[in-house]
Amino acid sequence: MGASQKDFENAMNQVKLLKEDPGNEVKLKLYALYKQATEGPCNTPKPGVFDLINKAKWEAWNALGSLPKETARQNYVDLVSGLSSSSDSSSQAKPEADRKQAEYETVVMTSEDGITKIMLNRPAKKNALTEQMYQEIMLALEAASKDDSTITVLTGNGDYYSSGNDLTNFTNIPPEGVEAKAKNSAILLRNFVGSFIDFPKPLVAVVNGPAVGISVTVLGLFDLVYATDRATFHTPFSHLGQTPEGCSSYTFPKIMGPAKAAEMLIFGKKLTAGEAYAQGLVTEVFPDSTFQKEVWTRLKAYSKLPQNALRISKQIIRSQEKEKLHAVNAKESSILQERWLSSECMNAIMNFFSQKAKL
Ligand SMILES: CCCC/C=C/CC(=O)SCCNC(=O)CCNC(=O)[C@H](O)C(C)(C)COP(=O)(O)OP(=O)(O)OC[C@H]1O[C@@H](n2cnc3c(N)ncnc32)[C@H](O)[C@@H]1OP(=O)(O)O
Repeated sequence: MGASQKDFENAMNQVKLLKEDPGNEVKLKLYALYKQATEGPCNTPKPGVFDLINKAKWEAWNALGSLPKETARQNYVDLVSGLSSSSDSSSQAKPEADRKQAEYETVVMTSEDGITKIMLNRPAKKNALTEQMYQEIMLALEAASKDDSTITVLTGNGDYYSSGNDLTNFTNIPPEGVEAKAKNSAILLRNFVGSFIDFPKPLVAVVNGPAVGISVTVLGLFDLVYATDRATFHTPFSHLGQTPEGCSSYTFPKIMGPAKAAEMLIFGKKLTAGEAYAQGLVTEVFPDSTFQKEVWTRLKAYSKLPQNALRISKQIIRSQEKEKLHAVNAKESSILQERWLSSECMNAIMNFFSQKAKL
């Protein structure tokens, strides 16, 4: 079987994380395979003789002739996989746990007792999600989906679960301009949420403290949500000139009913852990003093259940919704792409940085 669209998207993400520049020749190959895989045979006029860079790109693409899209996709995935493993070759002699961790800077990934734990690890910034962190979470989920663990857990290090999107993501504008930034952010968002929609094993959120923004909205895609009684759940999208993501425009009304969902998603009402439990977003709330002990004891017991039965049961429940969720994710991401360019959103972000205004 050839590479899937998901494998292709993961390979595209991996390219951005390569530690060493692969050089122009390889970059041209990647470009050509990408164009062939997404658009088919070269279909644009040859750039002029002085347009050296675009001419080289065109020639690389054109050289692939009528190579089928599927083959180009597979070749792209294989090429990236070769690049990733050669840039990691120095760590290949290390034990598996070390090797895995070496790939991440913003999350800590560990596996024990049939449970893979992905811990957000920017406690000084309340685990705000940088672009690198989105990419690393996606890679960690991909690795967890293929490892031999039964259950995967997402949690935070420090006093917060996560304060949501790192607002500095919006201040780092590339030379191509704000429109390109918004477009790339929408692609990142869509891929990020897509990895939760498609995650094949039981996925558990261990909400160790307050949760904000996207760290709350994706909870509708988890199978269990355990929260400390110190946790709060806040989606201040309107305050930020933004709109819901993480499929929450669909999952929240289903989970808690349209009236309560509107209070959270439109008006930004912050819920306590008890309220989130009463509204069905949280599976169970534990006292903060015994939270970690109780939750991990529970999860260790669950991880001993037959692995395939758990996975297949999850898939039966979730598969009925998958197509709908992907469509919702695409729509939410494209609406946000426009919102991020609005003066309402830009002012809210400037306000955060100029006054360090708190939610
Ligand atoms: C590309 C995909 C995009 C997906 C879009 C998703 C939408 C969202 O997620 S919307 C939610 C965005 N999050 C926020 O608006 C939260 C902003 N932060 C705050 O309001 C407060 O920091 C807090 C209420 C979370 C915590 O307040 P507290 O007084 O306890 O701590 P601080 O001193 O403010 O925080 C410590 C440190 O961390 C920085 N920080 C915290 N959260 C963020 C963040 N989301 N983005 C950037 N920076 C953040 C904060 O500025 C402090 O930094 P300094 O120590 O350098 O001052």
